[in-house]
Amino acid sequence: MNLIETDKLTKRYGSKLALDGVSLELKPGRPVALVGPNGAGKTTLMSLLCGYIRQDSGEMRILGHTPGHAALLGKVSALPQDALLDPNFTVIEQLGFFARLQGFGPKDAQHEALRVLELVDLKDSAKSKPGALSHGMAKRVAIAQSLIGTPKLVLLDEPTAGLDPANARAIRDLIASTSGDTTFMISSHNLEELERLCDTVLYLDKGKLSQSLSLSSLDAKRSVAEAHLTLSLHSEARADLQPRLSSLPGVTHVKAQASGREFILSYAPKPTGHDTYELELALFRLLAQEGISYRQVLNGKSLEDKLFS
Ligand SMILES: Nc1ncnc2c1ncn2[C@@H]1O[C@H](COP(=O)(O)OP(=O)(O)OP(=O)(O)O)[C@@H](O)[C@H]1O
Repeated sequence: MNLIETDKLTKRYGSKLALDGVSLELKPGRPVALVGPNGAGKTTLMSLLCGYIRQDSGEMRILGHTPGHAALLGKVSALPQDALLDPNFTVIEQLGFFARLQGFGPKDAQHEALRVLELVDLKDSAKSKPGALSHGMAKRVAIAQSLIGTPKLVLLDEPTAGLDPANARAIRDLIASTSGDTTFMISSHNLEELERLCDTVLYLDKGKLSQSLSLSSLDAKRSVAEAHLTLSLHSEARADLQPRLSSLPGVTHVKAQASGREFILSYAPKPTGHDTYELELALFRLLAQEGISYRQVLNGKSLEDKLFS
């Protein structure tokens, strides 16, 4: 059964068309990325899926039910962009309360609250009030809340926005390890993060779903004819780097972008051309010889390039 199905989903706020005939079908599985510029309709789509607001026209189903239906109680949850904890109650009291709302008995609610706190590595903060938590810890508590009852679908709006790298990584690891029974839909402007977590990307622009692509199938299709390495540098490269990259074994084309801080190397993969290992070796040798410090070398193209090139 499809996890999510929408058909010509449309939502207006007054004269503003926020979602314009969005049709999609998603199976349960690996996390799904929801991307698009500011105002594209991402939050609106998530709010509709949660049943917080109603569409003006079109259809949608989650696990075969209309969002908000009693059968979905505990099966769908969300972390809104601006999720807030109540400053007057301890973390465990709040999570226990939400577990009770989902139908857990008093004792089981405590156990469930502790279970999800352990998932986000915050069991020691169970008795703290939100005022004693850092921004990153508060976000992790909010994510713990969204995991109460092991829902089938969790919608995360900007889960790592404003977090330091360690907290952002803890959240990414949590999403990766919890994926399976739970499918995450993640809205974020951090394409690098989405690239690491998600196979499927939904791209919204001006309320329209203009792309819905599976990164792995796209990569598989492209790799038959052409493969890519993406080199990201810490700072702008010298002018002679691009021609030197072009002369590496098997390279057919080099595109410079991000003001000379990123290069996409295209090459013909085996059996007709060279293998990645050979090219990577030559690339690392060149970088070492020239004393160039690099941020990362990515096998393939970045998500940003797949979406916008
Ligand atoms: N309650 C509202 N009343 C009026 N207009 C709204 C309301 N909520 C959203 N909009 C408008 O609908 C459009 C889609 O907004 P939405 O918040 O869904 O976009 P988004 O993709 O989540 O944006 P962002 O990346 O900035 O969070 C925008 O033009 C926004 O101004």
